[in-house]
Amino acid sequence: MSDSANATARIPSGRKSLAASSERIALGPLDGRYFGAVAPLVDYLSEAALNRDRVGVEVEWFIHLTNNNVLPGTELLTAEQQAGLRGIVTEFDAESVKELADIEKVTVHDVKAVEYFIGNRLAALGLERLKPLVHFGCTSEDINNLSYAVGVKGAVEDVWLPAARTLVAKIAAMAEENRAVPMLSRTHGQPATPTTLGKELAVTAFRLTRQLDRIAKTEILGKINGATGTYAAHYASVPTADWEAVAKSFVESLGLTWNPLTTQIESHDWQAELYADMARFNRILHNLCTDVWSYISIGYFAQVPVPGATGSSTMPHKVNPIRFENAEANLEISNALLDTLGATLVTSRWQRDLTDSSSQRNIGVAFGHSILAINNVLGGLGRLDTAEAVLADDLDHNWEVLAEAIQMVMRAEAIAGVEGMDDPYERLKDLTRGHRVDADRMQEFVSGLGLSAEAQARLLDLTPGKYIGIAESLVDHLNK
Ligand SMILES: O=C(O)C[C@H](Nc1ncnc2c1ncn2[C@@H]1O[C@H](COP(=O)(O)O)[C@@H](O)[C@H]1O)C(=O)O
Repeated sequence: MSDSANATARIPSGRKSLAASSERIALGPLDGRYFGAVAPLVDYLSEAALNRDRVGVEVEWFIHLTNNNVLPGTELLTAEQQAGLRGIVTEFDAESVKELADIEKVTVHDVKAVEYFIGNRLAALGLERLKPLVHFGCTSEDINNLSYAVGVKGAVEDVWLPAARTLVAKIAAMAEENRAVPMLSRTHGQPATPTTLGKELAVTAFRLTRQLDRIAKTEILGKINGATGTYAAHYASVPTADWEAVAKSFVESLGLTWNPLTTQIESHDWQAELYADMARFNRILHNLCTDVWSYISIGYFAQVPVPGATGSSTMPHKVNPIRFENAEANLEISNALLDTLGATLVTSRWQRDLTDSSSQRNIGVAFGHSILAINNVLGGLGRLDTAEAVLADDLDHNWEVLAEAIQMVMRAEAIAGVEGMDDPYERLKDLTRGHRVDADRMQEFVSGLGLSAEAQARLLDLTPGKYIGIAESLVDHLNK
């Protein structure tokens, strides 16, 4: 071997810096390879959207104060002035993001930068005199909590919930299609009383729907009560106003529930509630992913290959369940963040610490990984075909699951007065435990029990595929 072949292989030093490239290269996958899937969240949960919402809250507060004549010396704004102020929000774009970032470089305070950004636009609207009204009585958290509330509300209602509901509708449709397809159960991983594939999918759809209904009802709170929640600056400057009423009507005008009692920060309990429910949804979905993955593995579902796509780079025969595996990973990452947010956001030292500011910057990431997973599960489910023959074959190899049915029939017969029905459980245990029993052996056993004619006929008609109780009609609970 030559010396060069012996040298340790490594990435060459002196390489170009990718961080210095003119096109910004994403560090994280949500802003890189997965951006397409999470792009709808950018208008709600990106830093730019947060800043736009901050501008929106400041502008609406300005209009609210003037509309309600809260301060002596203000005049009602004209329709043009109001439209002009709101235009600062609707016109907020990439250029505005840059301008705001430049102001923040000087202020080193993100919300103060928003105040200056708006202030710089008042002269053009003939409102220069009212510059002191921007951010009046506010601490930054007054603006931040309302902006996050508006952003998260929009992300849930416009993006996350519709995507999640589309997925649950798909699972429910699959439950309907497979409602009568018998399937061997596997409690503890062992053959157990059969069910139908549709009923098992219906259980998941039912569980997910409950979580979505909770999420849709989340109470989203907001506050605007000053530096320590006492309206001290408000009353010191304008003692004549009913500041609680002004604050309440403002918070409610944003579609939020007014929180009347806080420190400097809105207590964030509603966020913890929401993220716990979303994490529970994610966990139930994760359970579906691993179950479906396992069903694919044992051949219950066939995956329809994507034309032109590679399954395994080395094993040409394979179609890998990568959508479900990707979803599993992304649900775990989403939950790690949702759990952390829920835990950290409900604590703040004394009247405030700034940890919430830094952690809330990751809300979009938590949503993003969940949305990505939802998309992947939807795509994965769309490529599944139920292999009914494989399910039927499995049932036909597990006649011993009828042991439960036979012993229950014997118990009922004993109670009805039929002789010779002693020790049903033990007799079935002797017949079935630890060994396979085929159809002939099972039917021979049933015929030798001395059951009443009707019970014997009922049992002889039973097969593992028919031993499904009312599994099929249970699927109807999805529509109740
Ligand atoms: O209204 C106030 O500002 C009152 C002030 N409390 C603050 N409340 C809200 N934001 C504040 C506060 N303090 C700093 N900052 C600014 O928060 C930004 C934190 O940046 P990051 O850690 O990246 O989230 C970063 O831009 C910080 O400048 C207080 O003294 O109680």
